[in-house]
Amino acid sequence: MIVGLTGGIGSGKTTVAKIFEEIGVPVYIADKEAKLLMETSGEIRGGIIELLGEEAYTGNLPNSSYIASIVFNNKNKLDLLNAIIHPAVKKHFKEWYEKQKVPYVIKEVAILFETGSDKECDCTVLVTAPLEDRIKRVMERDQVSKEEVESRINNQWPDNEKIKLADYVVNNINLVKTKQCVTTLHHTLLAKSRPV
Ligand SMILES: CC(C)(COP(=O)(O)OP(=O)(O)OC[C@H]1O[C@@H](n2cnc3c(N)ncnc32)[C@H](O)[C@@H]1O)[C@@H](O)C(=O)NCCC(=O)NCCS
Ligand SMILES: Nc1ncnc2c1ncn2[C@@H]1O[C@H](COP(=O)(O)OP(=O)(O)OP(=O)(O)O)[C@@H](O)[C@H]1O
Repeated sequence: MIVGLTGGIGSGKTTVAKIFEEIGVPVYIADKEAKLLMETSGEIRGGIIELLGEEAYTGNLPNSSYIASIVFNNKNKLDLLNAIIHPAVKKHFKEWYEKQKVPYVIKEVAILFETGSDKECDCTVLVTAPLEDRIKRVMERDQVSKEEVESRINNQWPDNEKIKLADYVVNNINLVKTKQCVTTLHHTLLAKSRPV
C-alpha cells in the first residue's frame, strides 16, 4: 500500500516522515530523490539548462538558489521544470516501491495534490501547522527571508484546500503530540493495509 505524505513548506513533512521511519516504515522522500536525479541524469541536466540557462548548473551540480529564484516567481517556468523532473521521479519511485516487502510505504511529496500524484496513492496524510509557525521554522532552518519562504508558499495550495482531499491530517504543532498521533496513525494504516 502507498501512503502519500504531504504538507506545505515548513509544516513538518520531513519531521513526520522521520517518525514513520523510526517505527520501521520505508520512506521515499521525493524532494531528495529529485535532487539526486538532477545531479546524476544528463537528460534532466540538459533539459534544465535549455530551460533556465547555463547558470542553472555548476558542473554537474544544480544551482538550487538560482533555479528557485526564477521558478518560484514564474509559474510557467516552474511548470516546465516540473515537467522535466517529475516523470523521472515517478519512474524511480515505481522501481523503489517494487523492492519493498512491507504492509505499506510512505511517499513524501511536497506537492502531492498540486501534481495529482495523490491519485497514485492508496491514501493520503496531510501535515498542517499554523502559517506563521511554518514561515518562522523555514526562516530559522534555511536562514532565508520571509519573502523567500512566501514565494514558495505562493506556489502551493493552501491547507484549507488540501484538507478537503486528505484522508488523514496531522496537526504538527507540539512534537510530543505529533509523535503520539503518528504512532496511532501507524496502527490504523497497518489495519487498512491488511486484506479483509
Ligand atoms: C526549485 C528547487 C531547485 C529549489 O531547491 P531548494 O533546495 O531551494 O528548495 P527545496 O527543494 O528544499 O524546496 C523547498 C520547498 O519548496 C517547495 N517546492 C519544491 N519544489 C516545488 C514545486 N515544484 N512546486 C511548489 N513548491 C515546491 C517544497 O515545499 C519544498 O519542500 C527545487 O525545489 C526543485 O528542483 N523543485 C522542482 C522539482 C520538485 O518539484 N521537487 C519536489 C517534489 S518531486
Ligand atoms: N512541531 C514542531 N515544532 C517546532 N519545530 C518543528 C516542528 N516540526 C518541525 N519543526 C522544524 O521545522 C522545520 C521544518 O520542518 P520540516 O523540514 O519537517 O518541514 P517540511 O514540511 O519537510 O519542509 P519543506 O517543505 O521545506 O521540506 C525543521 O527545522 C524542523 O526541525
